[in-house]
Amino acid sequence: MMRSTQGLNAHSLSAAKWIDHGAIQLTAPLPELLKQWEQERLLTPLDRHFALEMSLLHPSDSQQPLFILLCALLSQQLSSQHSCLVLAHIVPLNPMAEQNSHCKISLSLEALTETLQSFDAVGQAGSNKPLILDNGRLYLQRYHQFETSVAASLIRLSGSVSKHSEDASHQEHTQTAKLRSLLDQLFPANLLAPHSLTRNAITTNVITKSEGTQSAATIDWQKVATATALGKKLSVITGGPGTGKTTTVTKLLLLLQMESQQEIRLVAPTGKAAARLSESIKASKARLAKELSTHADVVDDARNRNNQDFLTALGRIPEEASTLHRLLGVIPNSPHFRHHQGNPLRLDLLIVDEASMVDLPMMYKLLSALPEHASLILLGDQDQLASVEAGAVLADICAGLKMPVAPNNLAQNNIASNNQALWQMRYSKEQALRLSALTGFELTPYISDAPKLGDSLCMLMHSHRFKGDAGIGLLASAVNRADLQGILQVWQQGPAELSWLEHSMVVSQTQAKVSEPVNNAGLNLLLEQACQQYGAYLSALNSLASNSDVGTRPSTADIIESFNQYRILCAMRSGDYGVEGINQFVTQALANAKLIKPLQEFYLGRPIIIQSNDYNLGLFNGDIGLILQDEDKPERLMAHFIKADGSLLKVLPARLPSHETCYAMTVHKSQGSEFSRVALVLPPSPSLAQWQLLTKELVYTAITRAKVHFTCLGTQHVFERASSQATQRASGLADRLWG
Ligand SMILES: Nc1ncnc2c1ncn2[C@@H]1O[C@H](COP(=O)(O)OP(=O)(O)OP(=O)(O)O)[C@@H](O)[C@H]1O
Repeated sequence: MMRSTQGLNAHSLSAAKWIDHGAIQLTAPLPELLKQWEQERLLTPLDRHFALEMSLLHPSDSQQPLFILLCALLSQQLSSQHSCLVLAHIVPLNPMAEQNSHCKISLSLEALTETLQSFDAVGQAGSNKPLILDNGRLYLQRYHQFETSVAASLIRLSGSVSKHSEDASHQEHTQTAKLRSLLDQLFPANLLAPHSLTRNAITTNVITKSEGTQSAATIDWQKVATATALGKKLSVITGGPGTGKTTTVTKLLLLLQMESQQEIRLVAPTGKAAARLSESIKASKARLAKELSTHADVVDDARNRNNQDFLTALGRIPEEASTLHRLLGVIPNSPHFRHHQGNPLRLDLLIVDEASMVDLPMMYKLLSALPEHASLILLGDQDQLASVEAGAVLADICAGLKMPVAPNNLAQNNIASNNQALWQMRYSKEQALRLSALTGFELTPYISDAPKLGDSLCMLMHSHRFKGDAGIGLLASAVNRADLQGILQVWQQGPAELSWLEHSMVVSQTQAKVSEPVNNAGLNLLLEQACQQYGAYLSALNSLASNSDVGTRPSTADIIESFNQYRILCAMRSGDYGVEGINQFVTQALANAKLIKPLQEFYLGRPIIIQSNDYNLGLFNGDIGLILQDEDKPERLMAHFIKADGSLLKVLPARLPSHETCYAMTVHKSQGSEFSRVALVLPPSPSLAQWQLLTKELVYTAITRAKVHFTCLGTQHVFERASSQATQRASGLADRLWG
């Protein structure tokens, strides 16, 4: 329906006569057309087989072609990560989005809906039919169940008070005062020095009604998010990179640990993201410990006692994070997990980081396995790329907070204010008053009659990592708003944090064809950069090979760390400017610079990325490893991986599951990772199929992987068009959550 028509050749079918089947007209029998669409890559082989299998569920009457076509379209939507087929999105004159249509639907939307309802294989919500038609959306029964169940669980959790809040409810006033004082201590008012736990800062934090309402910028949303999570079984803390999600959760865990010992688990969708979460929690704990011990108050003994209690509780906060798969208990060769509704997880609080990567089926499995009494905290960035599989769960959860604002109305130079203009917190009156009492901030301006889900959400808007007026943050913010003028301004200002490399493709006059990549000056500059950046890692490696002094040798972990300073990210996999092409160019450039000797498949220094799960070895899709000398047996090369728990895993190269070289990786695979320096490669002249992958979420995700410097190899046209194209995932989840 929304697929590419690239490669479509003028086929003999276009000359054929239309055959009338009542509800649809075709230029050839449908099975032939399905084959043709598969060849033209408008359908996957799975889509075609699914449609043909489903045809068995419908009598071979005049309506059967319509039924088969809708099944093919539904499967096509699922293959494109949508959760359902929205009937109103079907283009009747060209439902398959062909160059020359071979199929037409001659029914109005109402008639199409009525016809579908009359089919035996299609049922309403709650029925046990293979296909479900619900509110203009056609679902596979399973996906309908995922969606309705996820919505019901999230609504139930957001309407329930947390165990912590339940325990405290019988002594509400004293409890509120106590919590308020603890929150004030952890979140002092001075926003310019938010970590300084000084008495002055605390007292200025108390805001009375008479002082008027603060602007959103003066509200410490980290404090509000903590107060939210203390009261609700569901809390969703979202925000861009460096907005303090981990810092907030660490303070929340600290408060929870002061009250009672809870079974807390930390998880993330990938091993890399889990390892990062672990590191961030450790770093955040260390920062907090330092602040607490250095800010002993000479005047206030009670406060010092609190600090001591904080420090003790800090020690109890768990640091280890695992993957979602590990938490749920993988059963090899089975789509099911060991933990489910009948065998729930044993925990009181589950924290899921990088929640934007969690797809709809996974969210369903996770929520099903959550015990009745437990609380759930989702952390993530709703603006990042949606999950690799169906759904955009985090974006749907946050959808109700989105403001309908034209980008041109926004201030151009401040991330915080821009993001505030895009989003608006929505609380029930009860929640706004409760949060105001706990935090001292006036939150009544955020009262809305939106559904209760709003009570569980908190969006952090101020990035502490990127300065609002510096390059990476400004560019990320402009891309996020699809603000083309803002994007141009940022590049024109030429900040030191950003480098632009223009594809210089010479178009041959005779062949009207762009030149070979080898003549692309932009690509050559990128390869120079790659040799310089990877050169630091490879030089360290080469000197290691000739250094036998254990005292001065860098450790394997140091080597892996130095590789992780830089990464090239590609928008797509195949082609000269996809992962495959760029990896070949970089390998060649590094070999020419004598930094590597790629004489055999597994050469010293080759980075690899795993492409499938191997539960026996403990390696998962997306794990990145380096081919290095085995410290125990230097004469042999082993693939080295750092696991989520920080341990080193060594694997004989011959035993590796499918993998590829990883000087360059896709933006999708980079989610959950960060690098000091990032280079994004956009194709110079994308095909129709490639344009569909080039979205603002992809560009935003690539930019925000960079901590220190971001380079883009591209053309202005491609960068701008990609930045103005938002991902649309067909789903009914946002409607179910927000009504
Ligand atoms: N209120 C604050 N004031 C000053 N610095 C802060 C504040 N909150 C967080 N930071 C700093 O910002 C940096 C990022 O914080 P943190 O890791 O908590 O953000 P995050 O949203 O979890 O980031 P990521 O998206 O990368 O996981 C840290 O160095 C932290 O010390």
